[in-house]
Amino acid sequence: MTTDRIPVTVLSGPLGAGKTTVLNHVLTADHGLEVAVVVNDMGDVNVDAEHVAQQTDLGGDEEIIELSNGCICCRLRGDMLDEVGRLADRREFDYLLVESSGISEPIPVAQTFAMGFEDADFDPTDTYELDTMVTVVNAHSIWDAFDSGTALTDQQLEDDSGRVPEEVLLDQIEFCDVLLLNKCDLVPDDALEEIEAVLERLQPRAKLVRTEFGDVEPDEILGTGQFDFERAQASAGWKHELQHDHHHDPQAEHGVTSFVYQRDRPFHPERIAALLPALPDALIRAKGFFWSAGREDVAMGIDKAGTSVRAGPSGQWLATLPEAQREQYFAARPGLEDDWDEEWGDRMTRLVFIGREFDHDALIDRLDDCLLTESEMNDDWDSYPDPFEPEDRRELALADD
Ligand SMILES: Nc1nc2c(ncn2[C@@H]2O[C@H](COP(=O)(O)OP(=O)(O)OP(=O)(O)O)[C@@H](O)[C@H]2O)c(=O)[nH]1
Repeated sequence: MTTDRIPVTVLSGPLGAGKTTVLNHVLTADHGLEVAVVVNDMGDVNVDAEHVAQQTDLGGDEEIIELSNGCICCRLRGDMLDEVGRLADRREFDYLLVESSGISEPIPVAQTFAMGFEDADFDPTDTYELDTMVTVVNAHSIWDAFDSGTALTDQQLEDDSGRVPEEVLLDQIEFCDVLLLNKCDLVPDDALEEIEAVLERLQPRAKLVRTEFGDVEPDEILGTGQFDFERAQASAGWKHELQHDHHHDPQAEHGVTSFVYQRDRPFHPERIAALLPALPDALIRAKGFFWSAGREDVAMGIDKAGTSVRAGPSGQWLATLPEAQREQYFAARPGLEDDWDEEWGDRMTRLVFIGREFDHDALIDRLDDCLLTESEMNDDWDSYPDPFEPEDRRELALADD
């Protein structure tokens, strides 16, 4: 270790993916480190801590602190810091492993370690250094989902912010340094290759490791030095696609493909709202923003994660800003002005689609059918029924690129 801060590895992943199994494997492996463990559980029963306690010899080298009131990222952010602060006072260990609940959003957990937490007495950045974010995914349930067109995770719980498990799973995949593809024993090799191709597309930066019963080499997840907040945040495959303008992608591996759909004419709100829930099952991810006629004030965002799809107001067009403020953005971001339309400014649609063997041209046709026709361009758009929620979150649409 290059600093005297204690390195931290965070294990995330959906319920039942195998986080505890990985943890047990690492705790019993021969790595010469004294590891402290923070296990965060959902609900009343502390299954994890019981499990770990039963399966490992807690001969004094490992300590389990369980947090039982909810998930790390929200209610327990404060508590977790108290616990890791208390542990830090003792400093009798040289590595901290955090198992985060299946419904924890990874970004707030990482933020807590990487940047501390307002209002907390203890500043974790003095003592700890976030080393590796690991996401454990369940190869078997993904295979199942591919086969049947069902959700990528069978878990039912929503997290505190009301996000569905598939959205959280996609966040966990898109924000990590190492992806452990666990339960590989339950999936045939050709299916594993396809799952890997999908994961690589969703998260090109992470190291992908196949495991069976969590049998990962400890040095794949301990002391990798891979974590970097900015890089992790920029590493989602869809951001990559949007930035690099992969409008078409001929190099499909195992049928996994993606493309960017860009148009400067608005969608008819009812037509696009009807299409979104009817997108092909083979589409695993869709992100980006679109222009819905009649909502010239706000950019609509799309977030499709597996079978779940959400669309609603998510950003502000630069065109709605006062001139002086807009100029500041132009100055800060060269190239921004290039796509500026005389009449409509930056209002446009830019969506990225990632999926398995889906027909790009058919999807493009269906999207194009949602665009306003030549004659609809002359309609009074405000007279269209608007199926999207009225709430207007004022972030800039640009935040996505
Ligand atoms: N067949 C198979 N089963 C596994 C594998 N890894 C874990 N399991 C089993 O899957 C179940 C869930 O594993 P856990 O390690 O408890 O999963 P978890 O992610 O910690 O689950 P939560 O704590 O509920 O979020 C257990 O019964 C494990 O024995 C694997 O690679 N193959």
